[in-house]
Amino acid sequence: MTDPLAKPRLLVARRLFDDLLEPLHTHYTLIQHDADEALSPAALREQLQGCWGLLGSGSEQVDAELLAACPDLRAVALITVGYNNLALEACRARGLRLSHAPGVLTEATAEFGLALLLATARRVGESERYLRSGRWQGWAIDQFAGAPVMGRTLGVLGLGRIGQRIAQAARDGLGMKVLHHNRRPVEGWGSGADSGWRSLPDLLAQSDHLMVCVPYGAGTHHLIGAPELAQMPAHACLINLARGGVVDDRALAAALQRGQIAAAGLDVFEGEPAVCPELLACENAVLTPHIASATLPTRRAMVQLAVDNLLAWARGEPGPTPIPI
Ligand SMILES: NC(=O)C1=CN([C@@H]2O[C@H](COP(=O)(O)OP(=O)(O)OC[C@H]3O[C@@H](n4cnc5c(N)ncnc54)[C@H](OP(=O)(O)O)[C@@H]3O)[C@@H](O)[C@H]2O)C=CC1
Ligand SMILES: O=C(O)C(=O)[C@@H](O)[C@H](O)[C@H](O)CO
Repeated sequence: MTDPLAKPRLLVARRLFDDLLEPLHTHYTLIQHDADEALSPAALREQLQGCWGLLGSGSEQVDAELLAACPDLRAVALITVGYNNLALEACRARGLRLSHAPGVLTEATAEFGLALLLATARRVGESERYLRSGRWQGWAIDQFAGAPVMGRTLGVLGLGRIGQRIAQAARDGLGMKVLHHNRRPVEGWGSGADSGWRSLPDLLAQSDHLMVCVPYGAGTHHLIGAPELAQMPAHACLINLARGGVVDDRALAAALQRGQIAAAGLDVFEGEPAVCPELLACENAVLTPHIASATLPTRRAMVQLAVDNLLAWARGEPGPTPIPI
């Protein structure tokens, strides 16, 4: 028999910040996977037995199979804004409470997108590797000549919270013209009567640099593949800070190798933490390990928001940031 007074069990899927988790102990019995490695699907299934809730880091796949194996699961609070790891239909059918972490990581992620753009266009990684390897024998007129950024046109694919923050900083700080493509145009990002919205082919053709900020899902899988890369100018840089799978990494590596576009800056990869070997071989790619939101204040705010949702649920309230399903 289950004890009606027992606190609901909550699986914390990663090492997070213990001080921020402290208030949860009042309402939940915490099962902590206190490690930096993601739980394997089998381990997740096992650890979730008897659990009412999951405090997830974004790496845990919550799909119909997992839900069938974990009949007690009723709630998932994510520390991430992206929730492509959740099978929403199956979650809806189970009536799960779901939350994510929009907004608190917008600035950190946006500034990292700009850092990647500048580092990629101005060949920071490649030239630093050159210097550190002892190959620098002296200055040359066209040595590591990069692509200009200031005053050029930035195409934002996915002008949402993060895309808009990038667009604002690119426009006001770097003097860039900003174009965008969303399924629905966002007003106010162009000049005069021009809203700045472009069809995807026009965005690709008219942007000096492209910033990919769309969520991953069936509608955005390989949104940027070989045909799209072929429509970009040869001097363009492509930045993907959204999710692996939005860009076809193999097609991108091929485009980089034959100079079809100038360079790419990637924070996210298909099948990460594995990275397509062809991309690793591209000198003209700046590759970072999914760190766009990684400032300590931001990571703490992400965890705090997940905790706030869990505390609200314990009080029978809806919580500040439900996933809109
Ligand atoms: N690298 C990292 O560490 C991080 C990555 N991310 C990623 O960034 C993503 C965006 O976050 P955020 O800006 O907060 O999300 P938002 O929901 O605010 O923005 C997403 C935008 O994408 C647009 N969009 C969605 N589908 C399509 C489509 N098929 N074609 C064109 N545009 C589309 C939406 O507009 P509309 O619906 O009108 O089309 C919306 O404007 C997250 O989902 C996450 O995957 C976030 C944080 C950190
Ligand atoms: O919020 C998101 O969607 C993110 O991608 C990042 O902030 C996380 O750092 C990452 O998902 C950790 O797994």
